[in-house]
Amino acid sequence: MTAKSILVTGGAGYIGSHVVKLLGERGENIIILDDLSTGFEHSILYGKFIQGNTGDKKLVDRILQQHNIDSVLHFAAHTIVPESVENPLKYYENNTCCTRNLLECCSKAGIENIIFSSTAAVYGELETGFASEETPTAPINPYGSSKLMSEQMIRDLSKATELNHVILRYFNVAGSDPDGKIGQSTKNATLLIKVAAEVAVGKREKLFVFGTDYPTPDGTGIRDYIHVSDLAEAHINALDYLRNNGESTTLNCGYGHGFSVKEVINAINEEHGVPICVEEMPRRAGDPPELISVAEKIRQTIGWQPQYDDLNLIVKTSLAWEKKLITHGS
Ligand SMILES: NC(=O)c1ccc[n+]([C@@H]2O[C@H](COP(=O)([O-])OP(=O)(O)OC[C@H]3O[C@@H](n4cnc5c(N)ncnc54)[C@H](O)[C@@H]3O)[C@@H](O)[C@H]2O)c1
Ligand SMILES: O=c1ccn([C@@H]2O[C@H](COP(=O)(O)OP(=O)(O)O[C@H]3O[C@H](CO)[C@H](O)[C@H](O)[C@H]3O)[C@@H](O)[C@H]2O)c(=O)[nH]1
Repeated sequence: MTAKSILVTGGAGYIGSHVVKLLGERGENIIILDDLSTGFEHSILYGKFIQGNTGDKKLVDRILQQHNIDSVLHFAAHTIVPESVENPLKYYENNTCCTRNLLECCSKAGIENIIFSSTAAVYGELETGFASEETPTAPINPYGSSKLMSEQMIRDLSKATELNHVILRYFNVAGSDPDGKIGQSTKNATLLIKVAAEVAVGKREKLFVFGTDYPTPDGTGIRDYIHVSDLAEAHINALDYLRNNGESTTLNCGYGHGFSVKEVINAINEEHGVPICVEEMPRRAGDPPELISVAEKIRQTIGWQPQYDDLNLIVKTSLAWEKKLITHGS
């Protein structure tokens, strides 16, 4: 019997590629399934790459049959909130229907473990600004709803079969591999730290600050920014947890404290050495004032120990990656 393998869907993307790097470094057998709709083959540092879609039943069945897979890490999804508002069916198709397809194939193949990339967007608008795993879910956009539906399918399938799961609800993911080998290469990025780093290196003219009249100390939105390598490590912890027969669970992935848009800009300016150009704008539709994780459960349940809980370090690695992209002309 060959050693167990792991299927990573969306492993050519920003977060998936950081997880593949950690899996590869510890010698796991990895199969990556990615349709390259937003990912890049050059981001895959380890494993066997198969270009294809999670909605392709024949292909997924074949992959699960041919390789001795015990665990699936499911990152493949569309991820842009405003696009999901404009084109909801694209999101329900890719994020919900394709996940259903993958789950059917997993069920047929007797896959033991699945780790699913969910999002803090399942919580919607919060009264206190803090979300624990017990906070009622009430997504306010199709992206969040498409992910919540997938969560529900996974929980239901786990109850009905031998499949075990860890659902990870990511807060605001940022930064890049501290070794500088991979980072976020997403085209037309919308996330604050990525956009601010693009302004710093001259890829964009300015950063628009969406809303300065929020009920927060400096009037700008507050988020819980988590370094992508810490998030990647959480997947390794979750995998070990499931392989050691841990119970299926849902966990927030955040540090438990937040920073405002202005604090992020200050950190970028400190690291960059020159202030970036900013322009204040009205609020962006659908943005809650504050979204912070209640972050104890993940530490207690799977033993996660973050290493990069430092805003300056997060922006430093983002800037370093952006400079590398500029140097390589991408
Ligand atoms: N980036 C964040 O801040 C954030 C926050 C919360 C949750 N998430 C979730 O994390 C996961 C990864 O996000 P990311 O930021 O790395 O995005 P990304 O766009 O960089 O990665 C997604 C990857 O999936 C691939 N893909 C998309 N649909 C596919 C399909 N049907 N079949 C095969 N491959 C497909 C893309 O080509 C890409 O490589 C997503 O599920 C996303 O919803 C991300
Ligand atoms: O150019 C920008 C981009 C963002 N912001 C502000 O920066 C904060 C963070 O915004 P991001 O766009 O970086 O991230 P979001 O909080 O909107 O959402 C992200 O994190 C969520 C989880 O918290 C979900 O996972 C979602 O999918 C993902 O896009 C918000 O206050 C936003 O208004 C700006 O001022 N200017």
